[in-house]
Amino acid sequence: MIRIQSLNKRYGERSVLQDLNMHLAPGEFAFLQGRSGSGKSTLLKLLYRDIGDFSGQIEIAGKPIESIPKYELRRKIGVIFQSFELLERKTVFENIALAGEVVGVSHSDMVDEINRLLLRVGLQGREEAFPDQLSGGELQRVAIVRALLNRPALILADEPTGNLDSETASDIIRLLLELQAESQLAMLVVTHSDRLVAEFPSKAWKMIEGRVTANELI
Ligand SMILES: Nc1ncnc2c1ncn2[C@@H]1O[C@H](COP(=O)(O)OP(=O)(O)OP(=O)(O)O)[C@@H](O)[C@H]1O
Repeated sequence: MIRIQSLNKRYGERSVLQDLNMHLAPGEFAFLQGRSGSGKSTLLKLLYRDIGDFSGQIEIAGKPIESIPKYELRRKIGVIFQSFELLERKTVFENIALAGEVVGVSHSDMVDEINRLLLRVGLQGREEAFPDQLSGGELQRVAIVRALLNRPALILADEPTGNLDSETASDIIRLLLELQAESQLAMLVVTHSDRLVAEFPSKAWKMIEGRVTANELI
């Protein structure tokens, strides 16, 4: 699903990612661990093309990333953020529906799928709630539904538990792993937390100062 070869990324004179070689198969789950500033978000941003300008190769589903039109990438990849990135003035339903709108799906074609996903994550009946009426764990579940709406083949999650207490963080990782297994999704989850990686033994890369130093299957 993701193949990275000899990837280097610089911000001006500063080298942020150095000679990365990574492979995530379709339907595979992996953590990406590393301290603040090690380059994790930069890698994720390159993968969903929020930023560009790199050397080396990034392939998504067998195609060089630069050859994939942005709208196609948005269908293939669902992204989840630490800060949830929900719009305060829109309801849960409207926030989720935005993901369909950007790829041209009408509301009426999304209703059943949104309801199915809300039920799956335990948020049935909360469609009309606004973000300020939800807990952090609930907000992240809304963001997960939004990321799943277009039936992506890959989910990228940038520190999805960073704003949650440790029990809720475990709940969210457990949910992501269940969804990943049910839908045969490839999933790359960035975390600072050694505890979460120990709790959910999985493939885990460790990034130290822009280099991936371990690639282990536990
Ligand atoms: N737009 C930018 N311009 C210049 N330098 C940047 C830019 N974005 C990130 N950096 C630098 O690149 C390095 C890696 O940052 P990145 O955000 O990828 O780290 P991270 O591992 O995700 O950190 P955190 O866990 O705190 O989010 C840092 O030293 C950061 O200061």
